Amino acid sequence: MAVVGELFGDDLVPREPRELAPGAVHVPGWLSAHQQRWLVDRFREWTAGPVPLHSSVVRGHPMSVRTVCLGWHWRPYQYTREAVDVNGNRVLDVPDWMVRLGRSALDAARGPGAGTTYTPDTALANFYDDDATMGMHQDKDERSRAPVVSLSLGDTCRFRFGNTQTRTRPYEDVELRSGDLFVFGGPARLAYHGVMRVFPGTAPADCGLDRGRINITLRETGLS
Ligand SMILES: O=C(O)CCC(=O)C(=O)O
Ligand SMILES: [Fe+2]
Repeated sequence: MAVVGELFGDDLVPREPRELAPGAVHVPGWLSAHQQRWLVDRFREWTAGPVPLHSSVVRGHPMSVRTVCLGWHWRPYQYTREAVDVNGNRVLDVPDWMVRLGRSALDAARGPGAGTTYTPDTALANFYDDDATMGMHQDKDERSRAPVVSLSLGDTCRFRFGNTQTRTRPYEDVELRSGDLFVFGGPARLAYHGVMRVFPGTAPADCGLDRGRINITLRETGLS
């Protein structure tokens, strides 16, 4: 059995890119281990920057996820340059490499050339500890309807991707693992989605994160 496990363990069966719904594409294992470690290091730099990790307060309740933003600071339901609900400091800029990363992510998910004009001007980097979740929501505080590019690092999570009309069924649960890319744009851009749970201790040893999960979403705000 041990041998079969080594040959056909979950980690070794290739997971192919898949379109869950028109505009919603999951590309498993898109980031190399080296890229994952490098992004985890950048995340640590951001959290040591002008605005620390913080829990946004949604309808009076702090989210269990803690977030640091680049480019624009997000709070429900608006973007500002300064983190007015944290310490008033201006957030770090979106680095050029992140725009290139977003473009190649779209090329990978939707085909060569799909990312040519994509210019994300904000990134929300979320940290999930063992118990953190994110309820079903739409990403709709952006004026632009350009795709959202999502990158996962560290522990695996159960991600729920639903429909544009309701928080409820139909939806599909997928596992997002360290290195996975998920893109939602086009007809799926306003689909409800959320993180049902994190699976502690599932991060690969070489991803640079011992505990917890990081998710980075790149977006175009459409603001100037
Ligand atoms: O953590 C995730 O995979 C999703 C994050 C998300 O939906 C958000 O930041 O709006
Ligand atoms: Fe979201």
